[in-house]
Amino acid sequence: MSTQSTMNGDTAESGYPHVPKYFFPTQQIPKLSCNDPLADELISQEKPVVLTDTKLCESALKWDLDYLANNMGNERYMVFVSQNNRFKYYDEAKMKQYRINFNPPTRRVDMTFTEFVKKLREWKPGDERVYLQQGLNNTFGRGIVLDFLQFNWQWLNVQQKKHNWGPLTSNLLLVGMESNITPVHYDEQQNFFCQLIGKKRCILFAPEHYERLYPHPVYHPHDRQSQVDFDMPDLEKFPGLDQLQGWETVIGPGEVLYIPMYWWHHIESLPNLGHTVSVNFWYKGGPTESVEYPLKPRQKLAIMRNVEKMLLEALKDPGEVGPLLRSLVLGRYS
Ligand SMILES: O=C(O)C(=O)[C@H]1CC[C@@H](C(=O)O)C1
Ligand SMILES: [Zn+2]
Repeated sequence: MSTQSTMNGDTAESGYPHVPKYFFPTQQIPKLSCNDPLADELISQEKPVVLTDTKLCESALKWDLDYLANNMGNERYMVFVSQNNRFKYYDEAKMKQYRINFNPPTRRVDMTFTEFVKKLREWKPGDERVYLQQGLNNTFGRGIVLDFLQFNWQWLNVQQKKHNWGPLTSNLLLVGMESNITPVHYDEQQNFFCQLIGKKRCILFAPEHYERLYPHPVYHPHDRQSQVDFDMPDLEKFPGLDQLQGWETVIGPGEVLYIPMYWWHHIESLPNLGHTVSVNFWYKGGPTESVEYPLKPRQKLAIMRNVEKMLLEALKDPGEVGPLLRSLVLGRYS
């Protein structure tokens, strides 16, 4: 395990000063031209890769705060507010489903883009932080819609077919403050993550690190999110952390990170480099043609999720799931 992070601004693997080195080792995610056959090979193997030359969102490289303010109209957009720099996702629907004492780590405030930019520009240390995370839809101004139509859909459609992905489900527009962090979690969709303004450090872990990242239970509002705090790793509670090893990269304007479905990712806007703008492309996974054994780690993850859901459906009380699984496994399958 690498040495504990020193906060005196050591240059981490990212090569940028003042970026914390975490407690786990990382390797660099390959950065390749989208025309390099190896890039396609990695995507087809569901391995992360940073793609250059895609021109995927070239029309959006001008989406700085002023341009967005002039073209986002006066709609209210989804903004998360945090008392610190972490923006851990939670499912609002699951907050109500089970009687659990859950205090959301951030609060959602819908605001106009002008109000958002004001909070972002007037921010001073000690103030709450903001992160705009809004699905692109037809309420955006004409300029944004025209830029969106000019995305490199031809390249995207070729990728979608070549890798047998399902349909595009959404594009999330992300406008964040420097040092904002999205803590480590996984999604059940394929993701082309496009960096438009500023730089983001992305740390990824393969699905098989499931046992080292201790996701919250499926019924919990933090479903799919790791219980682990990278700034204060609790090795007693989460002993698997000492085997954790990841992949990392820093992406800048025009670069596209492929985040494979079920791969864990932690994303931070680099400090001291200003606000960031990104847009992602989430695709449903494609149909499984032929099942090959042994199953892939992500297939086992999907099975574990279904077992949790089925047990909850049968037992009703989340507190009974652990005891039943212990009875099932201890001394019999362990
Ligand atoms: O695209 C994804 O899968 C995400 O997790 C996004 C949600 C917040 C975004 C960020 O850049 O901080 C990343
Ligand atoms: Zn994600």
